[in-house]
Amino acid sequence: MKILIMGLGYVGATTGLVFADLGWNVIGYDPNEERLSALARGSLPFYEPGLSDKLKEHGETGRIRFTSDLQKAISECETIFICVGTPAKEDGSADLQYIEQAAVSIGRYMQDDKLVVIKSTVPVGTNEKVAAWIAGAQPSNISFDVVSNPEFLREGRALYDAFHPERIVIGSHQPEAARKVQRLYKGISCPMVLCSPRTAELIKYASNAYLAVKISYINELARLCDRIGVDVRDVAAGMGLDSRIGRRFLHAGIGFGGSCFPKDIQALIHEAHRHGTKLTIVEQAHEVNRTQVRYAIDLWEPAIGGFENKTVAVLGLSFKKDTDDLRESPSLAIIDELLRRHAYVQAHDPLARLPEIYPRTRVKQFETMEGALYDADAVIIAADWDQYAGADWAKLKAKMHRPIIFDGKNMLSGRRLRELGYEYWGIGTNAESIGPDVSCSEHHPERMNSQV
Ligand SMILES: NC(=O)C1=CN([C@@H]2O[C@H](COP(=O)(O)OP(=O)(O)OC[C@H]3O[C@@H](n4cnc5c(N)ncnc54)[C@H](O)[C@@H]3O)[C@@H](O)[C@H]2O)C=CC1
Ligand SMILES: O=C(O)[C@H]1O[C@H](OP(=O)(O)OP(=O)(O)OC[C@H]2O[C@@H](n3ccc(=O)[nH]c3=O)[C@H](O)[C@@H]2O)[C@H](O)[C@@H](O)[C@@H]1O
Repeated sequence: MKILIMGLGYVGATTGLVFADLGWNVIGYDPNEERLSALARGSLPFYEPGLSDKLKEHGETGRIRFTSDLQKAISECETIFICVGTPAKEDGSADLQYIEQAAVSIGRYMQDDKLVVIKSTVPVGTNEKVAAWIAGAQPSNISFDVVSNPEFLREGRALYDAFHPERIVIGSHQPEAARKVQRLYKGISCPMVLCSPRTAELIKYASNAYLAVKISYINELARLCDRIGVDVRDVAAGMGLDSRIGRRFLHAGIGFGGSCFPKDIQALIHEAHRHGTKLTIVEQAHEVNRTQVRYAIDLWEPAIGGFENKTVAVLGLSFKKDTDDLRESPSLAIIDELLRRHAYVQAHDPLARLPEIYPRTRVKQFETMEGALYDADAVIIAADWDQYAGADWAKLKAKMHRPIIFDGKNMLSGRRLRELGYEYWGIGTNAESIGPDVSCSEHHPERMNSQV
């Protein structure tokens, strides 16, 4: 059986390569010619650990190929995965235009039965819409099934997550269609959740929203910690030992970013309103996140005596480590906030490039950390790259005009940095600077490692 993957971004490229690895023949299609031809040349158009090697490997096995001939690809493949983007519209709702385009193409070009699988994150009821769009575009009546199979991978860990999912959710009213999708994942061992398409669609949004709530909860608690001289990392560690709570996603910082949490919680909030109800907890999680960068900058500003005309090194541009994805990156929100306060920014990222929207006289990107830190009045850690955690901060101190570290990811040891002569500020971790009520004398951020 051949599988067609429509949409070759983080999810589509990963899904296609995983199916190739599981032994299926895969064809990839994307209307973005640059993306498609890069993949056809064996070059990954974005950074994702391990994926380039898989692309090379299955370019050689021939189990994946890429085409711009969508009509032929649709007629050749029995199963079609829709992995296109579902960005947020201005009102927060999910923009389904790419889903509709993909569905219409399938309807227009299909000549025999198809199994259409929706992997993109879509609002409840979209499976039904996709079925209607396909049927509406068919020149003659041909049967097909639409199955919901949402994706839960994380960027930076996409391949690992796709091979080791915590669950596979398959939403269908047709047991045979669900079984066919289940068979595609032969070789991957994890719980299978078989449910209705609507349930599957909601499981995806509800999961992302829950994780976002967890992060905003600890971030709001961090704000309280800053006032009462308690270290939020100790609180998170103590809470996390309760297996009903768990340690993960209790890492306070500058808030969550990326292409999914912000857009998905807005889409879920919008859906609730559309159905005459409210998800107030999710709304508050969104609000805390919306204001978290400003909270951090306000918190740190007195330590530097105002950001105006100060030079600030911003380490990390991507929304988290191990990705070059800048979508909704809190780091860019930090740069915007610093510019509003008339600071100069010297940025660094191991992979991501600064977008060309900033005035060059105010914001510059440096190839090295040392370059970004040179003569800076302070450094802000804005993404949790290992390179920053493992840096030789004793040596770097000499490069800076003033040794002040604002740690937006709470990933460095404040105690050690203070011993080196730095002024160190995290978020909700400033107990040592505020008062004597320090419950743990040494913090081990690496031991908590709640993000992985
Ligand atoms: N990025 C992630 O970590 C995860 C994303 N998701 C969801 O998966 C979906 C895709 O996300 P990403 O891969 O990040 O998106 P992306 O933006 O990286 O890639 C989407 C691709 O779809 C292509 N496309 C647009 N219209 C098309 C059409 N008519 N036919 C075929 N391809 C078309 C675009 O050119 C683009 O290359 C979204 O709904 C997202 O919410 C779900 C889990 C994880
Ligand atoms: O639907 C999606 O696209 C995906 O969204 C997230 O994955 P991703 O956005 O790649 O990254 P995460 O590792 O979840 O981090 C998201 C953001 O939350 C932040 N975060 C995470 C954990 C934490 O404790 N604190 C925290 O601030 C990260 O720094 C990052 O900005 C989910 O983890 C995936 O399961 C889901 O499939």
